[in-house]
Amino acid sequence: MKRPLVGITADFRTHDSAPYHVVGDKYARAIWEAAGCTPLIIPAMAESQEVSDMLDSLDGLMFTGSPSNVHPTRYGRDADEKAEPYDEARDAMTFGLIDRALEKGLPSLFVCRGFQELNAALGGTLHACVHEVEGRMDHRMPKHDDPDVRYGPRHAMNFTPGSLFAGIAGASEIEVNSLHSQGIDVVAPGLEIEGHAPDGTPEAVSVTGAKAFALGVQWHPEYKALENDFSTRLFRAFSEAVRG
Ligand SMILES: N[C@@H](CCC(=O)NCCCC(=O)O)C(=O)O
Repeated sequence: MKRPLVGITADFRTHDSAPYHVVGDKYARAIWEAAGCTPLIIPAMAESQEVSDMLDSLDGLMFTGSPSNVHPTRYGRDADEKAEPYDEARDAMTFGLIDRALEKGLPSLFVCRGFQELNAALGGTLHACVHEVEGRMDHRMPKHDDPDVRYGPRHAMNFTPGSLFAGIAGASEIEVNSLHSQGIDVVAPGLEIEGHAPDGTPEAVSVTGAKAFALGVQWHPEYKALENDFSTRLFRAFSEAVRG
């Protein structure tokens, strides 16, 4: 049977002075292995109408994580070197896609940078450095060569009782990894916070009144998704939504 097609958003990066559209392997692999769908990389080319029109051929979308940050002007703040590095080509593409995907009711999963893009696109704001906010923990990636340590469990995630996330998890608390320096400051009006880190940082959201699956997480469920119970459940729920 033909697998559903899920678009995954690419970064625009320069390597050896040449530009590339790139996506981390684990995002494509999670869509293939854990959601049972075919990943299709969406280039960061907002100027191309054909790229926007790709939505008409897709069954779902995943907004990926990235080392780059959303440009502060996307959420009404001035550029700030603390918020660098930027990827404005990606911002231009993803911010356009978010509106269209939600309008169309295309099942969408927002991960890390994707989660931050969702909040900014719907009118919220971001902290440039969560670890500099009074009372917050350091959510940045552990400095370690072993990816299993970098993407290993770092803190608890408490879900709101009765929320979509609690339903998917079958539990009110799970352990998650943590590899971000930015985070939600003002929550967008169209978002429901469904999960918090122990320091109060919002890390799981749903789009209020969404026409289809529209959930975002600040952590990385795509890392070895089939080896983690919650990640397996999340991608299964996404897959079911994609399959209608
Ligand atoms: N740069 C933002 C977003 C964090 C993020 O998406 N990290 C991903 C790291 C690489 C990966 O695993 O894809 C921030 O720092 O808050």
